[in-house]
Amino acid sequence: MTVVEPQPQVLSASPPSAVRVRDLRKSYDVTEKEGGFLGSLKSFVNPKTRKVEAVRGVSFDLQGGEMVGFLGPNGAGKTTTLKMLAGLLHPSGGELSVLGHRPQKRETAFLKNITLVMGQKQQLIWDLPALDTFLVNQAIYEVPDDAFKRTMAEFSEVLDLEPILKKQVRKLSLGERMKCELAAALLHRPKVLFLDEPTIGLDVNMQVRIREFIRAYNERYGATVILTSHYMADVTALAKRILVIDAGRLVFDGDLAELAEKSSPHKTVKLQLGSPTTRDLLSRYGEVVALEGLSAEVNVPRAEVSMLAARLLTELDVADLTVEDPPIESVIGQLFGAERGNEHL
Ligand SMILES: Nc1ncnc2c1ncn2[C@@H]1O[C@H](COP(=O)(O)OP(=O)(O)OP(=O)(O)O)[C@@H](O)[C@H]1O
Repeated sequence: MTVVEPQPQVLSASPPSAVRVRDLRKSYDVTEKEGGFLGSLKSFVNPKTRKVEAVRGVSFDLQGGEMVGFLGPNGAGKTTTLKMLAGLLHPSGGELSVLGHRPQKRETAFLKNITLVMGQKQQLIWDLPALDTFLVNQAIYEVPDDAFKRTMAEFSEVLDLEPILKKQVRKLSLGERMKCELAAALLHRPKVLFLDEPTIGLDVNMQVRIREFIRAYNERYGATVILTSHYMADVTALAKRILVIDAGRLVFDGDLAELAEKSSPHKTVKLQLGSPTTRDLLSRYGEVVALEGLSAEVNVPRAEVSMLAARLLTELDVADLTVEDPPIESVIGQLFGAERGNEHL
């Protein structure tokens, strides 16, 4: 008789999400006021309120260590969502879990493991050197001295903080201040970062610097990062996955490349020509978006790109040809429609 030993059961559970959002909702009650003194009096006696549904049923999961771009036009609900994730706002409905915590409870273990950076707000103490805010945060987050020193040394190296640490915050440039803001927000080494426009108003070099810092932090500490920015370069450099929110609803969750595929019907063929050609001739292949000397760019329908590229190579004097997705700005622009004023994404 053969005895079949019971096999140990292997449960292949997927790792729990660092951030879990289900049907998240937030509405604000806004008091409407008519203009003028009489209007003020009327709304004081008989206030009229209106509901603004800022977030209307958003669901997504972020795995530990993931970096995700959170995009949407003005007023789409990005900041409201991030504030709920950070526990600053109570949701009107739905479920939220960040590292297993309900953010609105603002438990110490939760607060010690997250950070919210808002490019438009500051936490540094204005009249004191940034170092003093760092020390205050060290005390608040109970960071041991040796960990504080190590983290400061590491951040100082990447962000070049040394020359500005002892300068009064009010005397720092915007870029210098942002470097210190980030350092202050991260020196307790949070595992989840909510970054709301961390590079707003900075020049291109400083944007790159801040981006490198965020990337290095993510790699070094395996932090989960959700980032909003209206500089597409931030998003393309840092995030592979994109969440797009529009009027409080999640309208896309996927790869950047997939977003381009979904929302843009064309690809851009970039040509380096061996001899000059005319716009007329090029327009037989697609929409000519640029022709300067021997360089040209033609938008062609996605489905026909291989056939048209082959034709271009045989029919014209082409020295070099590359096929690219359109820039993410134009992809997002198409997604929301030009008329929506989407310069700020
Ligand atoms: N405290 C508030 N009271 C009333 N309405 C609010 C409040 N905060 C935000 N809203 C409204 O909620 C909606 C979403 O705003 P939110 O700030 O979340 O958008 P956003 O996507 O971050 O926009 P932006 O890119 O312009 O910062 C908007 O219609 C806004 O006017």
